[in-house]
Amino acid sequence: MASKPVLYSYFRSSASWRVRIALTMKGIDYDYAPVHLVKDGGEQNKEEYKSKNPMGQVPALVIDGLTLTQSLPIIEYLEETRPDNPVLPKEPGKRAQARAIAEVINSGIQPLQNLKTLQALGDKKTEWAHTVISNGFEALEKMLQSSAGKYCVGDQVTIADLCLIPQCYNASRFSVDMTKYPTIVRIKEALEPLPAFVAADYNNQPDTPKE
Ligand SMILES: O=C(O)/C=C\C(=O)CC(=O)CC(=O)O
Repeated sequence: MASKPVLYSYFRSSASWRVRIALTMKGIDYDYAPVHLVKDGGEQNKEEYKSKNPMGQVPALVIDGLTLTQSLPIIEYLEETRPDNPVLPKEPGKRAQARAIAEVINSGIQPLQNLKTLQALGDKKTEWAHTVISNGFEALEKMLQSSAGKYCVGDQVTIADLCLIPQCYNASRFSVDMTKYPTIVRIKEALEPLPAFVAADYNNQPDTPKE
């Protein structure tokens, strides 16, 4: 019997969160291996973890005898090997729209406000995070005018939605005024109650602090 997949994750890491949603959507049972990003200078920077992901970032997913890294390629792998409950639209134009929204978040917003970047910015960190998220959301709000239905791309939950929800959490963490982005807010509210999104939420993880 194939062994159970293991997800190396941190409760409020956006990239881990995206993969958690995909795993649950696709009905994949997995073990959760917490990697604390802050404690003792970060477990992700220790050699033991870097043997799984040389970039020292979460997530890493051990599945099918492979150790996979980078959230979007992981999600694409799950899509290709477990096509049920697809997270990419069939139609190529919509597929490109979903990937574009995911990529705006994955490379255009999130890395500019992740832990490593903010640690390097010192006093400027809150203002910088606020600016990059606001600029990115302004662009996304426009992109969504031509792609959205109930969710980011039509009425199907896609890879774009998997990226949007953790980014909205970061927006609230940095007090971004969401009233300027009514389409993003509407989509966020439609996604939040879906079971895979509840299961993946930062509040519901084994390593979520019990505050
Ligand atoms: O303050 C902490 O708890 C440390 C790390 C994070 O939240 C995760 C990030 O770096 C942001 C993100 O993944 O979007």
